[in-house]
Amino acid sequence: MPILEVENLSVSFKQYTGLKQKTHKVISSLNVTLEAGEILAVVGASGSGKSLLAHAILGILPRNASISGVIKYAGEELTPDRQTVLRGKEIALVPQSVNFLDPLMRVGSQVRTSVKNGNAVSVQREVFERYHLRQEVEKMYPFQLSGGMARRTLLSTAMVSGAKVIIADEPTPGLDPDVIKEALNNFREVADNGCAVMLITHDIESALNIADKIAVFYAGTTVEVAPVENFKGHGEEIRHPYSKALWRALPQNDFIPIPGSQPHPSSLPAGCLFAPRCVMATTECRQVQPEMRKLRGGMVRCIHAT
Ligand SMILES: Nc1ncnc2c1ncn2[C@@H]1O[C@H](COP(=O)(O)OP(=O)(O)OP(=O)(O)O)[C@@H](O)[C@H]1O
Ligand code: NI
Repeated sequence: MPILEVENLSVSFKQYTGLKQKTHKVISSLNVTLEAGEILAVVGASGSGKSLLAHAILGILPRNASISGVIKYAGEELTPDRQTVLRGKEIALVPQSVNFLDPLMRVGSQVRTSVKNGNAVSVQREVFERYHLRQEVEKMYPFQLSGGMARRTLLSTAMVSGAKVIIADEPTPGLDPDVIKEALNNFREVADNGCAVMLITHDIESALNIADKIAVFYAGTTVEVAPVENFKGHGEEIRHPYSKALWRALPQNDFIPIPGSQPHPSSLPAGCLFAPRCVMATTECRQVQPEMRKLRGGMVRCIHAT
């Protein structure tokens, strides 16, 4: 049984322009599962809904968001009450924004309150050493930290939490290459010890080095979930045209960008969300949004994928 299951998740925001109220669907019928011991890398363009998925799982979406669909943790529905109990303990977030640190608490204490096993002070000092944070940093307040130091503090907090699920939302930008390597190795280590890791990242290359599966997001939905081994060569084994395009646009591949851009939530097309940019699109694609279906040991949302 997967430790985390997201089934047909949709997230909408109410927005007012003058007196008119409009609802924007920013995530639609998104499906993803996470098994204990595995790293799932989530990739996709900016604005494709990656952070909102993380926030929906943690139960920290803004008040004007409404959601439908089901999120399950260990086989049981993750209700708002359960989210409050499990947050930071069994399900930990490494947030994309460093503003998640408590501005009024010394960072050493913040990390110590998350320590699950062992002596809080020594565990905090060990993890700081691992992430190259000098001992005097523990006495500092968040405003005294550089962006990189704040990020390493957030990583430390998740790593000492003993959580069964870690959701890391872009945990490494701006960090030194050796710290990035350390962090990625740590994710692999905790996963090998049974933790499930969702690694949201723009760094597809690193994701491919440590992840087991890749989920590709486009315009608020999953277009493909594939074993990492499929991402090689010219991408022949990749199922969805958008994932293929993403793969080919990498510098080490052919570096071929595709024309057009991801649609804005206020103007989503009627059928397949990728159809307007897809060379394979047919009339049917422009009419009905395809369901996620099983294909060659992965999942794809495209009627033409083989
Ligand atoms: N509070 C909000 N109100 C209205 N729309 C929002 C809100 N937060 C996010 N959105 C919209 O939801 C969509 C998905 O945002 P999200 O932050 O999940 O993207 P992302 O994939 O994490 O992008 P990035 O890679 O840039 O972090 C975007 O179109 C964004 O503008
Ligand atoms: Ni994000």
